[in-house]
Amino acid sequence: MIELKDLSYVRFGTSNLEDAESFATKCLGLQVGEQSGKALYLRSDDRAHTLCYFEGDPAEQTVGFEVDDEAQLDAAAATLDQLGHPVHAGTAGECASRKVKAFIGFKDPSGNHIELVVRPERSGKRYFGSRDAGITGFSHVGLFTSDPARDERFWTQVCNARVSDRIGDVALMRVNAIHHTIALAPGPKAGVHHVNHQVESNDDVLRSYYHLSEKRVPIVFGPGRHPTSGARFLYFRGPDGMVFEYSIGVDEIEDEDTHRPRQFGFEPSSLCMWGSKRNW
Ligand SMILES: O=C/C=C/C(C(=O)O)=C(/O)C(=O)O
Ligand SMILES: [Fe+2]
Repeated sequence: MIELKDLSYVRFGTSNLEDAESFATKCLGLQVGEQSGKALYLRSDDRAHTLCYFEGDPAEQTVGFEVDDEAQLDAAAATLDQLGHPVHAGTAGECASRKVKAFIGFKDPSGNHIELVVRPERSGKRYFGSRDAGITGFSHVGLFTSDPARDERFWTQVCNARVSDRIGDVALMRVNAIHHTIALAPGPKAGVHHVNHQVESNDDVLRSYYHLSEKRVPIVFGPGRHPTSGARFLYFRGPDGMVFEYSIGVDEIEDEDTHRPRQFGFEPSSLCMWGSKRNW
């Protein structure tokens, strides 16, 4: 079993690093941790980075998850190899560019680029957002899936994810107490469906709604409230069409042993209990 501890980062290729920086700082509210050559490292919490934009093809999208140590990484590599997923061990240069001690890369059954990392760098400097978006941290990703049932099996049987709730056949899965760290979203091709940052309060969600609207950032869902995690949310589009989400109040699963996933119908009221309609 591959024991995922936490989400670590997302890495996105972009054709316009300057635009990506402008969005990340003026709209999303992240902090530039480092700009080195053709890569921009952005912070959202006490880690050295949780989002990296690099000059490249926007179709290059990778999600990194932290595992405990190098022994776990070796065991994960052996498991994946045995299951027929080709595994790439990060070179020293690639580890440096991810600010981790070691990592392996592979593709999940839908073809999503996943990295498992050991010892991602933290920073002694407090995260200080470039605008007051109220961000408290990087929290979850949506991943496109071409077969939700198959991918749920991969994440829950090969890895340690547990299903917190389902909307239709779509699973919201946790790897720790937080309601979900991975959300599967049916789609025609692999890639990241959305990137979530938590914010401090409901006020932050609504403040950002006005801030982003004024900046003509396309709002694609919300303000609203998910009946699944209970979170109040706002989704909006960033560079290369990527969707970002702010949310506040995601449930925690109190008892691992007794929690049973709830089944929601695949209908608008399962996505937002206030009546907001998803527009992407
Ligand atoms: O559209 C449903 C989304 C549900 C949630 C949630 O319960 O918080 C998400 O954030 C998500 O799927 O990303
Ligand atoms: Fe989400």
